[in-house]
Amino acid sequence: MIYDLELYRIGKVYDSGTPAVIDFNLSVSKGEFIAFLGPSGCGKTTTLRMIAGFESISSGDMMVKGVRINDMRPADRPTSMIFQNYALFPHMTVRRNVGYGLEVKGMAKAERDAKVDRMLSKLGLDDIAEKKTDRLSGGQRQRIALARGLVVEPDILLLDEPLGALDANLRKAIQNELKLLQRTLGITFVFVTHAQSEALALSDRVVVMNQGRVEQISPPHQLYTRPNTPFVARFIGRNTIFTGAVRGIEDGRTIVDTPLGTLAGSANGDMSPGAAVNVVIPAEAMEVHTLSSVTRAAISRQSGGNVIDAKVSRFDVVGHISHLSVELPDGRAIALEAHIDKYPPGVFPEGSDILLAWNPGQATVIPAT
Ligand SMILES: Nc1ncnc2c1ncn2[C@@H]1O[C@H](COP(=O)(O)OP(=O)(O)OP(=O)(O)O)[C@@H](O)[C@H]1O
Repeated sequence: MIYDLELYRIGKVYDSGTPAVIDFNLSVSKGEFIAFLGPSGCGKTTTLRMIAGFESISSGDMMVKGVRINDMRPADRPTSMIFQNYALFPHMTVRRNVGYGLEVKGMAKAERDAKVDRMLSKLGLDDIAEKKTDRLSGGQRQRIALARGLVVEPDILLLDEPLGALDANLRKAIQNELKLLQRTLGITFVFVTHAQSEALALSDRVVVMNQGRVEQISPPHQLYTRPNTPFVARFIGRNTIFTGAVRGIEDGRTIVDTPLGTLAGSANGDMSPGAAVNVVIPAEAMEVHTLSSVTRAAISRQSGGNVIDAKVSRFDVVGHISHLSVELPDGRAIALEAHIDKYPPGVFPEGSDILLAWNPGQATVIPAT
């Protein structure tokens, strides 16, 4: 199978000696929407710039449609990049900005105009085609940058935090537009962001990075439900993590001894007895029981032994949502929320003792390091 984009053991060491990207492997199919997600400084932009050709590659191989591009000039690569600040030319009209890439390539005016017109109309920019870009709003400038990136008909569009400069409402609207556009055009998008919600909402797969390394590459839902590493478990969603040691496997579940009791979950990877592990439980998987409602033994049977004592430290209702702050026996606090029908006011008074339980299929056991 020929991928649109392949990164084989890509590494980047800057002149300062900083290893910014380490052993990055990724294969992207045509039409996929990939997001690079991670905290500031983890190497997202460096990787994107290496794909675009604006940054040299220190080690590894990079291929587009099976052709090695390591040493290819940016202009010769079948990629287009959209920068966070859009990098538009303020003194040029919208039309000229959009057509700039084609002009540089030396395309004849008639052909160029036809392509630019089509792109202006596709992105709803016809009405402002003759305006200078410095007079326009953030959303309009974003769309012009997008038009300029797409008009050259790249195989891969690279986007560096393209929505970062927009306010929250506009950001949401343009997110939807971007997703629709990507689906319609069928172009591969590689998108850099440090906004978790954006990566999870837009992409087919998310590459989570940490300190230059890839932690996990998965579809968004799987990052929530099956984190591979402690970093991902802490970074994505709202998980509670219990550390412990593997006791063994029973009925296909991995049994883990922890300071708060013996817990069961689905293993992610091979788990030998005694191995140091984390049991990761998403907040959505937690069920809250009053002590009086059912006996502990019954709850424990239902939840494969996954039950721990806890105390309600706060209960608030905002709109239709109940927010429950719970204190664990080890002193940690966890926040849970659900519709008021599920946690009705008065059932979990502050200071009351409760039981937390969860289905072992929803807990993931991962190596502790
Ligand atoms: N031109 C450079 N010279 C030396 N070091 C650099 C250079 N550019 C980036 N770095 C370093 O490389 C590492 C990765 O930086 P990079 O900009 O790729 O991260 P990022 O994940 O995109 O961060 P952000 O979200 O803040 O843009 C950081 O430690 C950064 O300080």
